[in-house]
Amino acid sequence: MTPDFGKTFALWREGAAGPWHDYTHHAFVQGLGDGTLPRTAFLHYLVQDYVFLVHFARAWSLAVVKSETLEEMKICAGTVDALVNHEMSLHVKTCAAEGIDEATLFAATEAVENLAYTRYVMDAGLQGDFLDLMAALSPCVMGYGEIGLRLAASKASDTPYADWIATYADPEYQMVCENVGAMIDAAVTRRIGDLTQASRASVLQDRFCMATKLEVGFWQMGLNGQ
Ligand SMILES: Cc1ncc(CN)c(N)n1
Repeated sequence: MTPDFGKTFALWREGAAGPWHDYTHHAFVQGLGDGTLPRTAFLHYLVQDYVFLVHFARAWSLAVVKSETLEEMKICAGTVDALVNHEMSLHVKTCAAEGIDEATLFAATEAVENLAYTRYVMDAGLQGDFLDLMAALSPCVMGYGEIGLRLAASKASDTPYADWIATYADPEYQMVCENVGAMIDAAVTRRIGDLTQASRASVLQDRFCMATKLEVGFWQMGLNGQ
């Protein structure tokens, strides 16, 4: 069952159906679920993902700056907190067990796929407004929520990647997805009313679609690192 992360997200997801499937059913994801993903690929991905989350937290911080209501500020600030104080713990803990310390993670050189994705998102927010930023940020947040739930429901607990799956299936992470989804719905209503009638609808859809394709590239970068 597809989780409910708001009606704007559902519309964007449907408008990017092909890339969305490529993202959420990528070979990397299948390998996490059935445990066949090579450890080297996973660690390569995880180191890059730590750096990704640093830049992603910067982009969510920009969303705090671009907020128009206190409610928006609270959700965006809460998402920054969830990223830097919770999600990144998985990366730190898993990498520490492999002898990679946090200073090494922080100093890791970014892969081009990583750089392309994070700077695309940041530019969407710098060039555009709050909604441009949300369209570019939401595939990341909600996509992992969807993947985590699906893998957790498919007896994935035998895989060596059970911790990764549990992080994104966790009710706390799911709550972040739900809160962000509800906030995006309210932000759309506040700024443009009915999204389906809005002249900016296709620009926002394109941003969502591009971010989704960049997620596919990120998984592929992980696989290529094996
Ligand atoms: C590339 C990527 N996309 C999404 C997530 C989930 N926050 C992540 N950790 N990394």
